[in-house]
Amino acid sequence: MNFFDKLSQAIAQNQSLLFVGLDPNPEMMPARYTSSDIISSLWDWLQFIIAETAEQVCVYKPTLGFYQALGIPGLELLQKTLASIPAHIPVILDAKHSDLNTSTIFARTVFSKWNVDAITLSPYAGQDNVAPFLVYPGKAVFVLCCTSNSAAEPLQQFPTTETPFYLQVVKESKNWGTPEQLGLEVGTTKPDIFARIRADAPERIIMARSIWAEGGNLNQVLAAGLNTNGEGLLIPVPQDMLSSTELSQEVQSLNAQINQAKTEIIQDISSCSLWLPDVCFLDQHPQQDLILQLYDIGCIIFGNYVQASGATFPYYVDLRKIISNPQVFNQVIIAYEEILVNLNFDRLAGIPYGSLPTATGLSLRLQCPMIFPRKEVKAHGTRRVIEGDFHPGETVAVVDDILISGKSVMEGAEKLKSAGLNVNDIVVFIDHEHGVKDRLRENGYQGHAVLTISEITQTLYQAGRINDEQFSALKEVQSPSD
Ligand SMILES: O=c1ccn([C@@H]2O[C@H](COP(=O)(O)O)[C@@H](O)[C@H]2O)c(=O)[nH]1
Repeated sequence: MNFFDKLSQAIAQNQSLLFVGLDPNPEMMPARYTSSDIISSLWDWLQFIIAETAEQVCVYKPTLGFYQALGIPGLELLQKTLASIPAHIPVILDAKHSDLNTSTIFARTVFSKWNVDAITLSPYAGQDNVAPFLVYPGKAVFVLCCTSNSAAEPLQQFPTTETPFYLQVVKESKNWGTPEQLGLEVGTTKPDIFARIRADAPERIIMARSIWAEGGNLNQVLAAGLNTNGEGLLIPVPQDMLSSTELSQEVQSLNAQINQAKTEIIQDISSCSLWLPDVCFLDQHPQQDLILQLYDIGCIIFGNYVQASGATFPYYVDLRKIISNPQVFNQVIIAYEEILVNLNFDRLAGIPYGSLPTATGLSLRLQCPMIFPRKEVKAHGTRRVIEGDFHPGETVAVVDDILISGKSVMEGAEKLKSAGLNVNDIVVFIDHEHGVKDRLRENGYQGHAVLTISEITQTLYQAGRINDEQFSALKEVQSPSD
């Protein structure tokens, strides 16, 4: 189960937005656990915290630094701690990882070996540091946007309080992963900071930190940080509470307080404006994450775009952008692969230029040789029509990005056939529908598509990414009234 679903289920099951830090910090350990063996004392304390809160919280958040500080026994303690967390509660490893050189190997360790559900990352190295973590399906990252540390203000509030850097982090990081993959870590006591981040990122999960300093102002933080569904905000159990012998009762009463405030906030919201939900799908598309991410990185754009045929559509799909987003690119390749593994072919062919990177990725993934028909034949050099090696009589599966009229892909296929190759199957990412697959069939090709434009439209609308006007414009293209 992916992080987002696991989190939603834990929130629903325990009726809680609370998360608890599992930090073996000897300085915070209650005196009653003191013994000659610090590791076993810390372990007893952590066990107590888990046992007392397993039915009261929706996330456990071990902080890697505290375990590392204890050396090898500390890392062993982390393993034991992770193993003792109930399976239905997601784990966010608080690592604030920021080193580009180690991100790939570290992502493998935390997600494949330690099997945590999510990790906190520092944004300073940009998307390159985040992408290696997002190639793990179902895992998530939380990007640190803001800390409550006053010494960070000259950076976080730079250049002005109107356009602070922390909001730039929010804006930028939204392009790095879907709302289901990428949340925001926000440490502050100031409700207005939550309000500004929530306004810029209505769809993201915010993990609140440091809200209890200066006495805390729970109701204001909830009002500013919850989304319009009264969700999307994770609240920390205060550190002091973790020393209490009455931990379970205290967390329970805090939880009741949050749920009460949440109910009142939802009532207030619903009496004001209506905001369409983006997560509560009754009929969730299996490629929902990918559709939203493609939209978020600008592969699906709205406006009036003239097509090669001369027709104007209210949208344009620019799949070429995926090459700059390795994690999206990887998901796209996997989606094509699911279709291609059921087909018979000797070689893959991409149609220049849009689908060449995809065909290359698939060739490497499927270990299948690739060729491509040139768009234009050069008047010098080899003057080849088809690049790459092949033998006449072989069968080629053709890969393209989107089918509108089918003209581009069929022209490419015809060039391959002129060289003695067989082309039966054409696999694209998006089918614009309007009978284009029938047109392929009439010309002797079997068309396959990962997604149809109707599925994309429906998912974007349900997620609140497109408004009524855009939805109607897309619907109009799918079934014109005249
Ligand atoms: O939204 C769009 C529309 C078209 N393309 C490019 O055009 C061809 C498909 O058009 P046909 O009419 O089927 O030839 C496709 O190869 C794309 O490169 C696009 O990218 N986005």
